[in-house]
Amino acid sequence: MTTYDPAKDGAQMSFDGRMSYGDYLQIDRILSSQRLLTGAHDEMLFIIQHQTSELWMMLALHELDAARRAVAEDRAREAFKMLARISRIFEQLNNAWDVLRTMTPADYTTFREGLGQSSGFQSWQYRLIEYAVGNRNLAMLKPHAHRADLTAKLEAELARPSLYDEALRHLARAGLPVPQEVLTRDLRQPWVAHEGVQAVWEMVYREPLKYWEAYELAEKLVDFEDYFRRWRFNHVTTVERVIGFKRGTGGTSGVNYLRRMLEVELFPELWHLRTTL
Ligand code: HEM
Ligand SMILES: N[C@@H](CC(=O)c1ccccc1NC=O)C(=O)O
Repeated sequence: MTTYDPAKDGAQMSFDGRMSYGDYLQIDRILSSQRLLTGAHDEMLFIIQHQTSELWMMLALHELDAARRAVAEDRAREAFKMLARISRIFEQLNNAWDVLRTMTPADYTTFREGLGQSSGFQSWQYRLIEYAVGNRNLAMLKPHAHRADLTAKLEAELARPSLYDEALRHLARAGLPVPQEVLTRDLRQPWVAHEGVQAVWEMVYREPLKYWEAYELAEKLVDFEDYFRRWRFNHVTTVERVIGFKRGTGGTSGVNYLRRMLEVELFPELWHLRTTL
């Protein structure tokens, strides 16, 4: 049997002056962005884990933006596909913890000092996701004060209605009795659970067939928050497994800080209505 020659099958073999796979995807740039600061074997894992997470977050932000625009323009059904994709992205991020979990505390201590005071706490894309879905804590702007470009991005996000704000505006336009004060709220503030909003979602959940689109939107939001909570949980569990209760490089109490973040509710009324329904 002769060796298979793809060229004979028509495969393009010459990329002199032609756009190749690597050209299109900027592979050289991605694969030369791993700057290992220590000689530690596991530092490569640590860097790639974070870089891939940031790429998935970039896609999540892209989808969030389009989903929010669709809801704002009363094309909610178009947003469903994007919201489903965002949940899948978080599922992907959740599964990625399995790779990082293979790093033991002994492995991590070989390069932890090299990280200085850098921490995921300073991930502006993560903070942008939180702001976009409504978890707006202004204190989280501070680690970005030295970067005018990033501060501008985060500030611009705080000036916009969050995905949840847009969902409620959409319900109001559909004739549901969303309280006026909710529609005119100070957008820079974190969302606070509101009885009137819960009452509106209860109407939707009591008659799903009548309010099918709103019902589906609500379930897509709950789905997203479900996956997001799992990410937080996987993170805090991995952190406890690797550094125990040591203080974080970012300066927080570490596991205790992250446990506190587990209590954050993005869309509180959608969870609370389950008890009252
Ligand atoms: C061994 C692995 C990891 C450890 C020990 C760890 C540890 C910590 C700690 C202690 C904090 C609290 C802030 C601080 O004081 O530093 C934190 C925050 C954070 N980490 Fe990690 N982390 C790990 C992996 C990751 C990965 C893979 C990501 C993915 C991007 C990530 C993203 C974040 C984010 C976004 C925050 C801020 C969370 C918030 O403010 O709610 N971390 N991490
Ligand atoms: N906060 C971590 C360090 C850490 O995990 C980290 C450091 C630099 C870049 C990303 C990180 N990931 C998540 O916080 C620690 O205290 O060990």
